[in-house]
Amino acid sequence: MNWDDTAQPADDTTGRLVGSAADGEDQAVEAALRPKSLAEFVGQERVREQLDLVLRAARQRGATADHVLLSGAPGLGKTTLSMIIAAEMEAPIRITSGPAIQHAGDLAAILSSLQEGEVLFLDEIHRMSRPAEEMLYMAMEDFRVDVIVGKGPGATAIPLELPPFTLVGATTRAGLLPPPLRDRFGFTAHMEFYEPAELERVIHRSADLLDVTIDTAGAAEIAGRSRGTPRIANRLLRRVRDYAQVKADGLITQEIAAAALGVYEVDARGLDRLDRAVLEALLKLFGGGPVGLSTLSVAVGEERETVEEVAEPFLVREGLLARTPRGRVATPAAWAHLGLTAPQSFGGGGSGQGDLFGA
Ligand SMILES: Nc1ncnc2c1ncn2[C@@H]1O[C@H](COP(=O)(O)OP(=O)(O)OP(=O)(O)O)[C@@H](O)[C@H]1O
Ligand SMILES: [Mg+2]
Repeated sequence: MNWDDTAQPADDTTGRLVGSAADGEDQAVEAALRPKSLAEFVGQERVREQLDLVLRAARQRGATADHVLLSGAPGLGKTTLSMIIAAEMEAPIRITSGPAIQHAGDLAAILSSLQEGEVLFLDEIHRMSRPAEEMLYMAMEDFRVDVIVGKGPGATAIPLELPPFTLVGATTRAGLLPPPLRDRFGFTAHMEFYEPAELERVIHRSADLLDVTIDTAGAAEIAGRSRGTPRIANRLLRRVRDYAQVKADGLITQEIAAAALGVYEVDARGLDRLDRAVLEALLKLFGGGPVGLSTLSVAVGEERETVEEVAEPFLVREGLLARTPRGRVATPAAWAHLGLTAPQSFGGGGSGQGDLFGA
């Protein structure tokens, strides 16, 4: 499963149980559930191995680690990894984000107050302002910034030496980073969606921390509905825990997990009500497509943007829906998932015979 940099982030309308962005409750519990070391960090084997080498080598040399770029969809563990990098280097960490840095001066103030070896975590680095970005180039490469004093023709640039530091940048959209910025990172970690077995381990680990009892089948049931995303797995676990506590004796089994998530309308594959409404309209009203986005949106009673940015990315990723120049098309897997049979004349939706409906 690859994270596609050009895709829209599967970002979310608030309150969506399978939304990948953090909501208020997530933020409150995430600190408690964050792995604190690379060894504790589940999955992402390749990234872990590479990062382990980078950090170990820097430690052996007694040097500050190279700058690291973390790219991947929301909820896959970028913030968590940034904190792990600092912990593994036994270095303090300073946390800020692209949108918080409006002016180059904001960045200069942060950079000039860093201690030697400190980790600067710059979240949403693709949303930094242009002048700040240019200041960052020099800071990353030469550990120096030019502070501009005065205005107009009398303005002078005073060079300021910085202590060596490690910049950890995070982005959901690596494709949006200007190449000069991307090139200044010594190591880029592309985080991918997690396999179900990895999510099961995340769930067992979180259950232990939350003092919840869950059996193997229960964890597997939640993992299968978590859209490859640890944040969603943790969130679903909390909802299933509520259900197990109120309706049963607290133990989470496969039946309990399935029943609980049924209440929340998250189906066996992690689709929620909106996702299913889009698929159902595509199959039942338009025979599997192709159908234009606007028409599909009207049929579902949602805004175009909601269908395109909230529902579709996951449906495409799951191979249930395809975007074609002539419109949206359901795949054979979509028919199977909703338990419907594709009409003969549409050959499962992709045979290009959808002209009847226009695109
Ligand atoms: N590999 C992992 N092992 C265990 N838990 C994880 C892992 N990755 C993420 N998590 C958990 O998932 C939650 C979300 O992770 P995190 O906040 O690091 O995501 P993120 O990539 O920074 O998301 P965003 O793009 O929204 O900032 C955290 O509670 C964290 O504990
Ligand atoms: Mg984050």
